[in-house]
Parts: sequence; C-alpha cells; structure tokens
Amino acid sequence: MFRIGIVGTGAIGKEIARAIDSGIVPAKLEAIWDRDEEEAKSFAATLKSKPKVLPLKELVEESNFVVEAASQAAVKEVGIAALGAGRSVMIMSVGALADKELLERLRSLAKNCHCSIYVPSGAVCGLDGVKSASIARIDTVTITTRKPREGLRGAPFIVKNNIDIDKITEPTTIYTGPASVAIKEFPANVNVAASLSLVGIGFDRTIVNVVVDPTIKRNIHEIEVKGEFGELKTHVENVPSGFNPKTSYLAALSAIATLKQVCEPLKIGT
Ligand SMILES: NC(=O)C1=CN([C@@H]2O[C@H](COP(=O)(O)OP(=O)(O)OC[C@H]3O[C@@H](n4cnc5c(N)ncnc54)[C@H](O)[C@@H]3O)[C@@H](O)[C@H]2O)C=CC1
Ligand SMILES: O=C([O-])CC(=O)C(=O)O
Repeated sequence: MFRIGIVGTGAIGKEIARAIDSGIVPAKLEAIWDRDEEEAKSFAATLKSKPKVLPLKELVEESNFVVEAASQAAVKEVGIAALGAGRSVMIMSVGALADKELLERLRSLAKNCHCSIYVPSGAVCGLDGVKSASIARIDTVTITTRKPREGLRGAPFIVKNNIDIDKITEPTTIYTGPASVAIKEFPANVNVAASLSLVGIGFDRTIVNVVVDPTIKRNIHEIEVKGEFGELKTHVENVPSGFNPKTSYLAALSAIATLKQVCEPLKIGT
C-alpha cells in the first residue's frame, strides 16, 4: 500500500490529505509537513488518520510516495530528498521544472531509483491531446490565463512594474511572452503553462498571455495548439479554491485523480 507524505498543507495539500483520509485515494496518509508547523499540526488533528507531522527528511523516511504542494522554491529540496531516497514524487509547483539543470537532476535520480515524477494536468484541460500531438510536429502553443484581481494580486510582475490592479476595470492583458519568463513573473499563477511546456514544445516556444479580468469570478485557462495533427482548443472556467484565490479547485482535484491513478492498476487517458 502507498504511504503518502505531503509537503505543503495549503489549498491543494489539504484537499489531497482529505481525499486520502476519506478513502477516495486508496492509500495511507502517513505524514504531512508545512513550514507553518503549528497550522500543519492543527490540520492533522482534524483528520481521522491522524498523520504524523514530520520535517522533510523524516517524512521521506516514513513514506513511500511524496507529494510536493508547497512552492517552486520547495521543489528542489523535496524532489532531491524524495527521489534520492527512492520515493516517487508528485510535483504541483511545476514552474520549478523550467530550470533545465534541476529537471535533468530529478530525471536522473528517478531513473536510477526506478521511481517516477508525476506532474498532474492541474488547472487545465487538454494535456492529453497535446501529449499525443507532440509525437508529430507542433507549430504553435498558446495559453491565455484570465484571473480576477485576487487571483493575480502580489505576483512579482505586478509588483515590479507597479501595476495597480485595483485600477484595472476591464479585461487587460498585462503579459505576453514565453512560458520560461511567465513562470518566474507569475510563480503562483501559471504553473499550468509549465506543464503545457513540458508536454508540448518547451518553455521558450510556449506563449503565455496573462489577463487581469475584473469582470469574472473564475480562473479561466484557454489553450490553443496548431500542428501536423490539426488544431486543438480547450477552455476551462475554474472555481477558485476557497482557501487560496490564485489556485483553482480543479488543480487539487487533478492531483487527487493522479494519485488515484498511481494507486490503482487501471490507467485511462494518454
Ligand atoms: N500545477 C497546477 O496546475 C497548479 C499548481 N499550483 C501550485 O501548487 C503549489 C501549492 O498550491 P496551493 O496549495 O494553492 O498553495 P498555498 O499557498 O495555499 O499552500 C502552500 C503551502 O505550502 C507551505 N510551504 C511553502 N513552502 C514550503 C516549504 N519549503 N516547506 C514546507 N511548506 C512550505 C505554505 O506554508 C503553505 O501552507 C503552489 O506552488 C502553487 O503555485 C497551484 C495551482 C495550480
Ligand atoms: O489554479 C490555477 O488556475 C492555475 C495556477 O494557479 C497555476 O497554474 O499556478
């Protein structure tokens, strides 16, 4: 049986923990960790399974599958600790994998320990089609992310450029450029662009538009891909997490669905 350890018990980590606790994922929730240890302890107490609250090293020792749901900065530490100890890992802060050196290091650790690195589709739809399409030639990939003000507030790009998002009263594109830059400028907003880049034509050729849209209440992601296979368009209107408005509920559901797939023998989808 999988014994899962979760690093980061914010919006996504808590949903995953509850899904394991309630039996949606057929695994044991062995341990959790958050840099806010007190918060992690009080959350652990609300769960039936009463997971241990353990710092990273101990969490890895006690688990046989590790989930990162913390931050891009945490991916290196968590990935190396887990894969280095022979544990498969699921990464939510996918933007960290734009760092080619880190990606190659994690891949080679995973290969050596016969483990896997899982990247869920997160808050977007259509990665299955892009993955299939990438077997042949893909010409262009664009993702347009529209979020209400609260979904983008505090992003480095907004702070650096002194953009007063409270003064934006109609849908406004504030960024257009490669995913490699977008993921640094909007680290908590466009991890989906990183997953799309990994599955498609890479971080430099995947184009990201970020739109502040005060007229909407949902986080909308639209993907457009053209290539030898034809054309693909997806559109998802996500309900934001009640806990973190930057994060869509679907991202947590996607993580839970991925864990279910890891734990069960029947695998569906590309
Ligand atoms: N792949 C995808 O589609 C999506 C990915 N994300 C990303 O997933 C990650 C988790 O998202 P949320 O749960 O919404 O974030 P959150 O901000 O609600 O929770 C993150 C938690 O991790 C903790 N944390 C941060 N760094 C840590 C570290 N080094 N060690 C231990 N704990 C640490 C924080 O204290 C916080 O409790 C974020 O990086 C977010 O940007 C979010 C939405 C979609
Ligand atoms: O949850 C979302 O809508 C997307 C998101 O924040 C991310 O990819 O970082």
